[in-house]
Amino acid sequence: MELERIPVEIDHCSKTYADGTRGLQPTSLHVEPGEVLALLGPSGCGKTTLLRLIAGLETLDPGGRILFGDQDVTHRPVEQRGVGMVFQSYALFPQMSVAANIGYGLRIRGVSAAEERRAVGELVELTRLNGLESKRPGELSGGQRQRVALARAVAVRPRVLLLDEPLAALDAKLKESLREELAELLRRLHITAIHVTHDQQEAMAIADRLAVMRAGHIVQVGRGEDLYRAPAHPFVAEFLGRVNRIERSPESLARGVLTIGGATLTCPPALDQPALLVRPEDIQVGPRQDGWGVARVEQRSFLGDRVQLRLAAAGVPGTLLADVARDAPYRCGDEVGIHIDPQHLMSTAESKP
Ligand SMILES: Nc1ncnc2c1ncn2[C@@H]1O[C@H](COP(=O)(O)OP(=O)(O)OP(=O)(O)O)[C@@H](O)[C@H]1O
Repeated sequence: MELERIPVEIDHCSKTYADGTRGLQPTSLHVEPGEVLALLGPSGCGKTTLLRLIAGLETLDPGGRILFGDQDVTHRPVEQRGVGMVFQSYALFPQMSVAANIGYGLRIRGVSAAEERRAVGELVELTRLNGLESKRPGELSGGQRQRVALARAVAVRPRVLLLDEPLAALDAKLKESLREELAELLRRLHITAIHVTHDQQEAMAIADRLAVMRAGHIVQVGRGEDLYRAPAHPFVAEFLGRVNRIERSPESLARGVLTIGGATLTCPPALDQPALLVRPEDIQVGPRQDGWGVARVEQRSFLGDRVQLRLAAAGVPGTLLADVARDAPYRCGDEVGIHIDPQHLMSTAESKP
């Protein structure tokens, strides 16, 4: 199925609700043609508000603009924007068959029965729903229902696909398999898509780029891997995974080092803040050895695919979390060697874009 691929430009868009709540602070964002972009952030950060502004379900404050390609859609109602939408509940018509659900948008647009049959056949093929055409949504699995919702949303050849927490209602296991399926389907459709979620793993699995939001603002936009490895803001570091925050003494700060368990690490010059961040998987744990610090295992938690150690190390207030392989031999009370490659240390400063 040939879909139009257009860029989406959000230009200084903000939203103030009738009761005065600022749902979205002035925000600008560019989405590439054919790109899948995730709006990611905690509850209440403005993801849904931004998605609804793009859809045309809310009006924006004066001064902002939304462009689909080179067309200004700011004042167009939802039905004239050419958007396809997939919601958390899928919102399928329970009394209609799979084929009738997929063809619904075409029928209400007055497309001929022959053309509807042809388009539905193509979408059934594309979303691998063959053989299920005459079933009702209640007779389908969660994944199949999701595919019907997606097929129905793209049947009308939208220019932009909007997905609002499409996996939120599912249990963790189903979610994991469906997010891979959804990622694969979106790649195959290669349509410009904006996907709202508060689940960072879902965002990383599905989207080409992530826009991390907090309190009505976009804090950082980028590829999941870059945001995870080089967050421009401590909120991004903490939201995208677990981190240890290590406070440095004034002496260590003045010398540009970090002392951890008796070992001294030279920090990259850009890390000139009193506190630094490091991810649990970036703390190396091994036998005591020269050049490494010493830590005591305070707690050991077996997590199936790995073991999480809580470590106490001289010079580090509180404890550190470190992830080690699941067959690592360390027990509570053991003294172990620890090391952090300074390039894995992250800043607690906000870098300006
Ligand atoms: N219709 C409304 N009237 C007033 N305030 C609203 C309205 N809709 C949303 N808000 C407020 O705007 C802010 C952003 O809400 P929004 O629904 O966009 O957040 P969200 O990031 O999508 O959250 P969630 O993940 O919980 O859905 C919140 O403070 C919310 O309470």
